[in-house]
Amino acid sequence: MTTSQLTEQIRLKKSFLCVGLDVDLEKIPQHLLKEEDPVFAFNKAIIDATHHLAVAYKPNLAFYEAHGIKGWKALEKTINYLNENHPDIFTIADAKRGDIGNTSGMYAKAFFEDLQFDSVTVAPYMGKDSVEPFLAYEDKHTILLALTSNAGAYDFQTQTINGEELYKEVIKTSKKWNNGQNLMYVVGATKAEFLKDIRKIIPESFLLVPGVGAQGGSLEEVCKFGMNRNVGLLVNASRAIIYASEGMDFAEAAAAEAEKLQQEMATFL
Ligand SMILES: O=c1ccn([C@@H]2O[C@H](COP(=O)(O)O)[C@@H](O)[C@H]2O)c(=O)[nH]1
Repeated sequence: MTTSQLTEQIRLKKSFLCVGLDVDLEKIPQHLLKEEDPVFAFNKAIIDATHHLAVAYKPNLAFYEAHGIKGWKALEKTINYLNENHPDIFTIADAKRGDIGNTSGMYAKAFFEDLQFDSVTVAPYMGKDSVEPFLAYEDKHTILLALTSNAGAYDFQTQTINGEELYKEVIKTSKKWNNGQNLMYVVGATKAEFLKDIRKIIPESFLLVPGVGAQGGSLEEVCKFGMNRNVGLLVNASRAIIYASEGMDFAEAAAAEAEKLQQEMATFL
């Protein structure tokens, strides 16, 4: 999916909501545990209930890898279900990968060729040769961690080196890499005020913004400082949507929470 197609979907649905599929077996309704694949059963119900309100889904790999082969199977079924039934929806493998070049190449192959995700999150710490194997897939999207939503972001990312904060250096330098113009960036909703400066460096890039809902980020501030002429935002909420209810009505409750966010988003479009 191209970024223009993504913007088209955003305009059509009046939504730039990304639903995070961070499935924790201890938090899903207990009746689902009787299913052969409880994680996929949960995801399918959430997707069926929210697909008209969301333009993207983001499974976080940790929640699948934690269950070994069963987790990978649930992830594969989830991405196949999305690609077969909702090809207009943007998919993000939140894997935060990045390694020496040949290893990164294998990660890229796993997420882009085998699993057929539209995008994958990548950590910038190992530099150019660790990210370019992802960027080599020109019809896919590499989403680089820039300024994350957690408190630990202040440990390194905002530290100044050579007169510049590290996250700004990451963004500026990455733009010069092969196909760097195709990068998207992660910026936490809890750091919305930084978006003003970030937009001066990357006015056109799409940003994946996690941290509204459970982490308390403000959608209004994210829109105020981060929205560009093509919207340029995918705002993620995971727990606030998918765990809105622990009961039999979990999918309806998730849809209601997703709709609240979508309605608020519509006011900014
Ligand atoms: O800076 C970051 C980068 C990634 N995440 C991920 O997004 C979701 C947020 O989940 P919530 O339940 O909505 O808090 C989760 O998968 C994180 O690993 C992030 O939060 N911040």
